[in-house]
Amino acid sequence: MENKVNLYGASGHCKVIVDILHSINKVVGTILDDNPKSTELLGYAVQKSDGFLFDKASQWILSIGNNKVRKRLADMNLDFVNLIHHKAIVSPHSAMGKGNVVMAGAIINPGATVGNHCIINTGAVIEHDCIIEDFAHVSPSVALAGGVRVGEGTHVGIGASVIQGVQIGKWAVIGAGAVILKDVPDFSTVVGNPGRIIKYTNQHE
Ligand SMILES: CC(=O)SCCNC(=O)CCNC(=O)[C@H](O)C(C)(C)COP(=O)(O)OP(=O)(O)OC[C@H]1O[C@@H](n2cnc3c(N)ncnc32)[C@H](O)[C@@H]1OP(=O)(O)O
Repeated sequence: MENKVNLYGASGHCKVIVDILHSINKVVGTILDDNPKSTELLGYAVQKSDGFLFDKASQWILSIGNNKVRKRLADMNLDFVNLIHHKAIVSPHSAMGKGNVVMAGAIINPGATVGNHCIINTGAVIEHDCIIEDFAHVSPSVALAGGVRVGEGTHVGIGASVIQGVQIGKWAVIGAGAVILKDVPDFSTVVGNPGRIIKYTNQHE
């Protein structure tokens, strides 16, 4: 099996993914970026994506924190892989699509389903029977109780807690440290304890 993984996106998020690759004895392949801020990242060369010939036979991950950008690039039809840190715990009774990253200390419990191109960040807890839809980002130290749904493209902010069974819509934002006790509509931003809607984003942006 191919041991090298190429990374698209040379951000801080990419640095954490490089650490995942090291933890599972995989090789860091090409690191690409549309607008590189530096020619290197953690000692690896960064190349400009413009004019790059994509090798469809090799493995890729979208190492980009922005959920909308990952969605756009996912159409490239590359061989996207899941990367799970050696110190994450992923139940054998959970399911996962492709292109996901699971950072150190994250826990995904039985019956949970993670879609495609999601970020399960450092120390996040995805309890039993949760559903995380495509392009969602569950930030560090988030706690999702049993049976929570996180809709497509939604960002759950750092340290937020969500009680069991709550349904969070698509392309929503949950503020850092929020405590979510009831369902959250699509495209809304919710902050505080208890969580309250402060705005809606334009779904056509
Ligand atoms: C590894 C990593 O780094 S992963 C990335 C982790 N990052 C995060 O989790 C970031 C999460 N983002 C947030 O919490 C942001 O504050 C957001 C998205 C909720 C809101 O950001 P903005 O849309 O820029 O809103 P803005 O900063 O203008 O705040 C609007 C109001 O909400 C309040 N507010 C914003 N965020 C929060 C919050 N997390 N909790 C409570 N109140 C908040 C503000 O104080 C402000 O109140 P006011 O109108 O009374 O002054």
